[in-house]
Formats: sequence, C-alpha cells, structure tokens
Amino acid sequence: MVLADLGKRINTAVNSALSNSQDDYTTTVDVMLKSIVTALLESDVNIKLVFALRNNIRTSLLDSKSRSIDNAQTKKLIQKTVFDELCKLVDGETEPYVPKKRKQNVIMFVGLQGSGKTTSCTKLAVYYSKRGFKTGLVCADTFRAGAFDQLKQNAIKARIPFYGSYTETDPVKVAQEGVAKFKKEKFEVIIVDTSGRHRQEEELFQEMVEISQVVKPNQTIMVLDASIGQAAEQQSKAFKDSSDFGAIILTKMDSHAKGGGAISAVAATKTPIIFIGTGEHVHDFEKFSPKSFVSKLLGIGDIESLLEHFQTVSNKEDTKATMENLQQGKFTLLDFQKQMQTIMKMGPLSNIASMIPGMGNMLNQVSEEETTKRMKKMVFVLDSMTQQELESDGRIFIDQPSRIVRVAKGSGTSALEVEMILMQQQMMARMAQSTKGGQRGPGGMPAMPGMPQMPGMPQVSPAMMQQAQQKLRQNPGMMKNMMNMFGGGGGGMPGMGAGGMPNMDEMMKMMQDPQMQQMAQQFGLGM
Ligand SMILES: Nc1nc2c(ncn2[C@@H]2O[C@H](COP(=O)(O)OP(=O)(O)OP(=O)(O)O)[C@@H](O)[C@H]2O)c(=O)[nH]1
Repeated sequence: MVLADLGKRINTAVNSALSNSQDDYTTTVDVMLKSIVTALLESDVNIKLVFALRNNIRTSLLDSKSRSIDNAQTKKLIQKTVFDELCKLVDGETEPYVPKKRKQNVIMFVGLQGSGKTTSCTKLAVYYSKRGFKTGLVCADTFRAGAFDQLKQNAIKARIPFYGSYTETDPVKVAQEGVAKFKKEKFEVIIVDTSGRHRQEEELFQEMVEISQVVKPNQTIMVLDASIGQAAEQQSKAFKDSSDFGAIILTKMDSHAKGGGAISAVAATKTPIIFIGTGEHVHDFEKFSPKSFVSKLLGIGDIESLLEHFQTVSNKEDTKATMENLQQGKFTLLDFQKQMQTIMKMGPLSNIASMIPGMGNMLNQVSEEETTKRMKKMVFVLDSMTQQELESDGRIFIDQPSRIVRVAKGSGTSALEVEMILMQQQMMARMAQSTKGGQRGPGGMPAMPGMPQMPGMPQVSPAMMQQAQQKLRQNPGMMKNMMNMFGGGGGGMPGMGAGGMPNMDEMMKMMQDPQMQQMAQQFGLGM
C-alpha cells in the first residue's frame, strides 16, 4: 500500500518515544518529531505541511497542561496528538456532495490521461448502483481512440447502462446528449467521463469548462494517481482553476509509491478525498475517511471500512439466501461457494487484513501468496461441483465417495483437498445448526460469543478448554493451520466472530470434537 513504509516509520518513532524513559520529556518529543519529519519528507509530503505538522504536535505536547500529567496519560497524549495531526493532513476540510435518492445527480470526472479516470467512473457507478441508485455512464472522451470502447467494456461487465458515440467528435455534444438521455429516463446518478491528455494543456482545461457548462454537474471529481509525487500539487491547482472540483479520488493506492505528493495536493486544494482506488478490479475501491486512512496507515485497523467494503462486493440476493439458510440452521456448499466468491472479490488479503484490528501483521506469519492459492483452490473445487451437490448439506459426498474423485479431477486438486473443503463446510454447517435462531453477528453471520453447545458434541470442561488453549499457545504453527483452514481468516465468513476473527472458544470446542480430531489428524493438522 502507498505510504505503508511511512506508517511503519511513524509507528516506530512513536513507540520508541513511549519506551524511552531516560531522556527528559522535551528531548523525547523532539527526537520523536525528528524521525516523523524525516519519514514524511522522504515520502514526498510537501515541506511546508511537514513543518506545520511538526509545530502543531510540538506545541500540543509541550504546553504546560500536557506536561503535568502522569506517564500513562502522556503516552495516550502522544499517540492521540500524532494521530489527530496526521488526520488533519489528509482532511479536505470541506464536506463533499452526497447524491440524493429520487434526484438527478450529475457527476463529472476530470484528470490527466492514465490517472485512472475511466476505471474510477465505473467503480463509482457500481458503488452507487449497489446502493440502489439508478446509475448511468457517459463517455465524453472523444480525444483518445478506444476510450469509448474501454468504458463500454467496463460498463457491460459491471451491468451499468452507458452512452457514447463512435462518430461524434465534439465531446461537449456527446456529454450534453448523454446526460439529457439519462435525465429523460429518470436516472439518479449520471457519471460523465471526460478526456485527459499527457500534459496539462490549455485545450484540455477549456474543454472541461465547456463540458461543465452544458452538463451542470452537481459534483466534479478530480482523479489523481497517488504515485505522481510532488507534481500532484501543481496539477490539482490547474484543474481547480478550470473545473473547480469538489472532491478527489486517489487511485493506485495499492502501489508501492511514496504517495506524499498526492496527500499534499489534498491539503493545497482543501478538497476532500472521497474514495481511494486499491487495484484494477471494479471492487478495489474504498470510501475514504481521514480517521480510517490514518488508522490503517498506523496498523490500528478499521472495521467500518471492512463492513462498508463487504456491503459493496457482496451480492444482496446471495446474502439474503444464505441468511435464510442460516436462520433455519443450514449452511450448504452453495452458501460456502457464495461466501468464498465474496471474499475473493474483496481484493488482496493484505487489503482486508489491514482493516481488521490486530490482523495487519498476521499475514506476515501466514504467507499471503500461500493463503490466496488455497482460497483459489477452494473456489475451483466448489466450481467443479454440480448444482445438486452445491445445494446439498454435503452428505451426498459421504454416501457416494466417487463424487469426490470426480470433483478433484475437475478442479485439478487431490481427493484429500476436496475432503478438506467438505470438512470446512461441515464445521460451518454445524455452527449454523447450533446458532439457529440465535444471535447474529455483523453481516448477519452467526455471532460466536455465547454460542450454544453444538449438537452431538462432547461436553467440554473448563479444564479441557484450558489445556487446549495452552496447547495452542505452545504450538503457534497449529493456529496457522487453523487460520489456513478458514482461508486466512478473511472477514465475513460464517463461523467467524466480529471483524472476521475466528472465535477462540469455538475453535477450542471444535478441536475437542473426536470426529474433527480424526479428520484433522488425517489431514496432518496436528490437533
Ligand atoms: N493498480 C491499480 N491500477 C489502476 C487503478 N485505477 C486504475 N488503474 C489502471 O490504470 C490504467 C489507466 O486507467 P484508466 O482508467 O484507463 O485511466 P484514464 O484516466 O481513464 O485514462 P484516459 O482514458 O486515457 O484518460 C489502467 O490500466 C487501469 O487498470 C488502481 O486503483 N490501482
């Protein structure tokens, strides 16, 4: 992620300040600030902003009130002051426009060529469409050959109605006609993609002014490539003068670019970032809030973004069907397949992990590549099942083991791997059975705490539980295996507790189940 290195360095600076008991308070603060300033400057953040941030933190930390408080409070104060000042750095100060239902909201995109405009237009269209807005896309880029085809392909894939022309060369005319057509058809969100050039040229800005005059956008969004560095500021100012955008989308935040230049541009134009692009896929798109961003940057996690993201990528109908099944205490292989597809749509596991408190570092222990490989295998296995098999509770495979061999062949996996997935589904089905009518967690998934005893399971005494927990602590590799069994601990899976973390007590109970133990031993999981 962009700025990931910056986050680590700031964290280190704050933590070493907190653990340093030898220096006096002023020296501790100054040493910490020196490291933070260096990290920010090396990430391309504008020098003026860096020094303003440094002075603000120093003033807050060294004023007489903060100095008189005790050690624990000082630690909290340092953490909070750094956090707040970093939030201010990415806070555009003004409130962005929010499209209203049953109104016709016209949104115009501007930005240089290659910044990710067309991709972001489609991502935003999908975002609003998923939230019940009748949404259409207009391609007003007649400058670049192939621009309309690109938007068309994206729109078809995402099932978003679109408008454009292969013959009309006047972008103003195309924009006007497209918006008029969608307005007539009572569309609620109409997104206009415009052209970009490689450089900031006079004609481009003139074109933006003219399009803006005819489509009268409720909101103009500038798309900015997070990797452009210091040039971001000048580019943003030029667009601000011509098209007075009211919001920014930062793209390519998944890259390893420094990103500080783009952050500086936000501060220079006092315009809020509303979304960030985190990949090329249509769902690699996150709503931006300064607090969430800084939380993730510092590895604190951000459940709000996770749930918001889950809502965007999950299919309402599928979720509803799974919910109904869960209400009845059922969890079929089809439910399992839908959940896997949703998790895969959420993007790289590191993206998901960074949103879960305490999970940011977890993927360092379980290799992302390995986990993604395992998850993909699970999808291949489930995709190789017949509809009858998917809609079943999984027993069909026990009754007819030849099915396992067929699925293994079809998915390019082994019979053992298929059995492994069936075992996971069985575990989840058991959980669903035991939570029938019980409490539900976020996203309607079973809430693990306070879960009733699973049917057919031996009673687990507190001593046994303690023993098992001890065993787990002594053997972290076992936990890793368990995490892998659950596809790397991705969020939203049935059987996961709040925030997608597996519930330890529940795991313990499952580990005590003789049938599960037998199967686990067979798979070499060493329970
Ligand atoms: N990794 C990554 N790639 C992205 C992201 N957003 C866009 N891209 C890629 O960046 C390239 C350019 O994106 P486009 O959407 O075509 O850019 P554009 O600004 O519309 O360009 P023009 O149509 O030429 O003006 C494409 O290969 C996209 O797939 C992102 O958030 N992350």
